[in-house]
Amino acid sequence: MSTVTQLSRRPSVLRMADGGIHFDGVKAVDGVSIEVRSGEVLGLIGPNGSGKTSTLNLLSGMLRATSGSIWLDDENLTRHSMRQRARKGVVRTFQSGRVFGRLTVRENVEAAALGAGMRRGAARELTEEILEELQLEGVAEDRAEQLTAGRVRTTAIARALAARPRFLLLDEPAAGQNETEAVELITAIRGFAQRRACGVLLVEHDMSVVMGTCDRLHVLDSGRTVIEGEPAAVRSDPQVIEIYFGKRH
Ligand SMILES: Nc1ncnc2c1ncn2[C@@H]1O[C@H](COP(=O)(O)OP(=O)(O)OP(=O)(O)O)[C@@H](O)[C@H]1O
Repeated sequence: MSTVTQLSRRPSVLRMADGGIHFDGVKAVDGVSIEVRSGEVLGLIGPNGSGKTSTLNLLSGMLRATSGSIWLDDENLTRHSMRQRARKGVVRTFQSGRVFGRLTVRENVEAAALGAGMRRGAARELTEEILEELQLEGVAEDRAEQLTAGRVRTTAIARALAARPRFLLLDEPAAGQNETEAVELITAIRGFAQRRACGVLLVEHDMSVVMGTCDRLHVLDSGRTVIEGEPAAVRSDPQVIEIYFGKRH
């Protein structure tokens, strides 16, 4: 592991306190308190329409909370835009994946590292690490516009990692991939995040994927928190079995 790209950071927490948002009378998120700690992967799960993406958007600044507040340690981010939060290291990725189509995968990742202020040598070194960890080496010289949708999404995540975020907010990063591929991708992200003390919030609908890859789970239903805890405890909670598994099986 490179020392150039290792970061020593003090522990940090991104949190929403009693946050809420409503759309035309629909309470998409209703008094949710949630926190992500540096170095952990927190899985945000729940049935369709339970408020997962809205919660992620409240934390990233894509949506403004109609109630409650957002904090990065002691700093109140509630009125900060998505861009201002990104400058503080709170970075969101999109399901569609945002990349430069004409650039190769390697150039895409390196551009993100350079854009985040790294020197060229360090940016190259970090790029190689990320390409290896996310298993993108085989397509490193392909232009992004030639990639499959899954590879585009992974390249977008690689770009986000290259910016060395303090907190990374991922909305179904493995959408469209099978369970094995999803677990591999999230495990790679987790390893990367742990080594760099980055906290990850992961929206993922597949319970079997989050069970083996997340440190903690936060379950939503109808915009409210059902339970938060370690995966094994959450999975055996009667309310979770009823509202989550009950609807699916
Ligand atoms: N921009 C919007 N305008 C109106 N209603 C919205 C908007 N965004 C979300 N909602 C509603 O808010 C509720 C929560 O939506 P959200 O997308 O956050 O849930 P989710 O758990 O991410 O769902 P899914 O698993 O289906 O992606 C749903 O009832 C949804 O229809």
